[in-house]
Amino acid sequence: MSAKILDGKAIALELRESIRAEVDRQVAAGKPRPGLAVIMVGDDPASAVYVRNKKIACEKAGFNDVSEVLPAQTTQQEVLALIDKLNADESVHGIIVQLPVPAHIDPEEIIERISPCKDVDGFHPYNVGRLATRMPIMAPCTPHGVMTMLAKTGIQLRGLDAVVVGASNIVGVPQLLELLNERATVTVCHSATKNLAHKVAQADLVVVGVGIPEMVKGDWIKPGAIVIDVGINRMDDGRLVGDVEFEVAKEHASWITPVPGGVGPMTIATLLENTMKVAYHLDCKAK
Ligand SMILES: Nc1nc2c(c(=O)[nH]1)N[C@@H](CN(C=O)c1ccc(C(=O)N[C@@H](CCC(=O)O)C(=O)O)cc1)CN2
Repeated sequence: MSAKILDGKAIALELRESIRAEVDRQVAAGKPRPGLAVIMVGDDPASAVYVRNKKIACEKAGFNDVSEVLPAQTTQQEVLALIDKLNADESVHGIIVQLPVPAHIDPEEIIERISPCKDVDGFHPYNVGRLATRMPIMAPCTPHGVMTMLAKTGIQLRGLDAVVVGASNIVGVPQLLELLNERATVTVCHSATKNLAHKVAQADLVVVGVGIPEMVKGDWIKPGAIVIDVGINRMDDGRLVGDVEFEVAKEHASWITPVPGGVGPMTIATLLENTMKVAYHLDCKAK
């Protein structure tokens, strides 16, 4: 068997085009353009690529991009003051802080300072709590993008045995909640998990986000399983490699995401989707 490719680049493009069409409709009806502020502190090279791509995506979707790149020595208080300013600015609908931040910055305090109503990353404890109690408003972009991709397969998630490898706040934990809300049976594996290969081999759906190149071996994959690789690892020779051994896994899986061109582009498209939701469709009451 050779798996069908879940083409995140194509699905993201389709989503971004539909967002652009909606923005054009709303602006023609007198509504403002969605405004997105991406705050980046420091000069992490990978983050710089993602922030630049977010900026380009904003422009193409007809959003106002009000991003700020701050020097690495920016203090916690300065970042908090910028967030306060953006929270109060009615033309700004979404605010995110690009992760990782430099070591002297406390990301939890920063994330909690963003108004839950503008938290288009879905990382604020209010939004995580809403997702966990099956009342989602703003879901984290990568796991929600994965759900959009899974919907494209037409496969029912209800009752599937899903294994999520990695328990981060950005990917693993919200992915667990998203899949649970669709009535999959979900196991979350992490660095203390025993017999990982055995657990992966039981899964109808495997989502991997650990940041270790090809950690999940292709021959662990159950025949016919769906494989979603969230990992993006840049190798010394410049190649991008996922967390799954793609060439072998694709011979076992029914569907598989490539790296690059899989989940990554969906993260940015979903960020635009969340921001547009705040701009036009959300009546947020959170304080
Ligand atoms: N505040 C946030 N920080 C981070 C998030 C996040 O969702 N919010 N996720 C990641 C980085 N990320 C978005 O910020 C991201 C990663 C990868 C891609 C992407 O399109 N990747 C391409 C390859 C790009 C390349 O050449 O390197 C692909 O997979 O095809 C988009 C966004 C951590 N930080």
